[in-house]
Amino acid sequence: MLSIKNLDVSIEGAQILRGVSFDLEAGKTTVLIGRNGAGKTTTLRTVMGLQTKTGGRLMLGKTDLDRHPGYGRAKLGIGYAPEDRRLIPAFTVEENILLPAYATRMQRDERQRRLNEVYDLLPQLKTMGDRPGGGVSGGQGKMVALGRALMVADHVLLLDEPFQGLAPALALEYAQALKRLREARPEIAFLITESSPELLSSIADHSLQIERGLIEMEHGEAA
Ligand SMILES: Nc1ncnc2c1ncn2[C@@H]1O[C@H](COP(=O)(O)OP(=O)(O)OP(=O)(O)O)[C@@H](O)[C@H]1O
Repeated sequence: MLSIKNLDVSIEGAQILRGVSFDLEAGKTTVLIGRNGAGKTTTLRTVMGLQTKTGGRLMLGKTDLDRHPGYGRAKLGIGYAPEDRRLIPAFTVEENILLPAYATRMQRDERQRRLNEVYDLLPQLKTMGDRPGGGVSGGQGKMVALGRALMVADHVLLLDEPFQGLAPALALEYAQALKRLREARPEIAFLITESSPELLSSIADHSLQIERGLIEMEHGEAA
């Protein structure tokens, strides 16, 4: 599905990613574990084309992502929920969820169909749809960012530290939402980053460890 091959990234002369390689498969959840600064966010941002790579190859099936900069990648069916959520405070929650649909110039019917699907899978979003993006808690914002990513995630869903800073009740809600999502959308390949392996051990099909920009360990099928 998504193949990351020998990915190198340098930022301001410092090498941040060193030959990162792994594949994501449809219906599987890959967890990328690493401490702060290990390179998790940089990996996801590079897949989305928000960070320039200095080497390596990114393929979605037979499509070379180099030919699809910026929002072209969302249009190819890659959804991304950044760690810091990045909601637009003055837009409503629903408008925030719809942003990638507007950015990719999705047809109105399709936009509505997908929004309904997001609300079916994440019903808590429907109840806050009219609230301003700036008026939801950090944890609720993570759920909004998940819904927004889901609007375009036909093939791949990238979630950057979704459990970071979530209160226990919201973390449970988020984990249940992920479970529903994985069941309802078996065609999606999931990549979730975390700093602590325990949080995601029960949902990981594969786990990878990243340390100073290098993939250190690779585990097969998790128990
Ligand atoms: N725009 C930037 N300018 C300079 N250094 C950067 C930039 N973005 C990332 N880095 C550096 O790259 C390294 C990897 O950062 P990255 O955000 O990918 O780590 P991470 O594993 O996601 O950690 P975190 O949990 O802290 O987000 C860090 O040392 C960070 O300081």
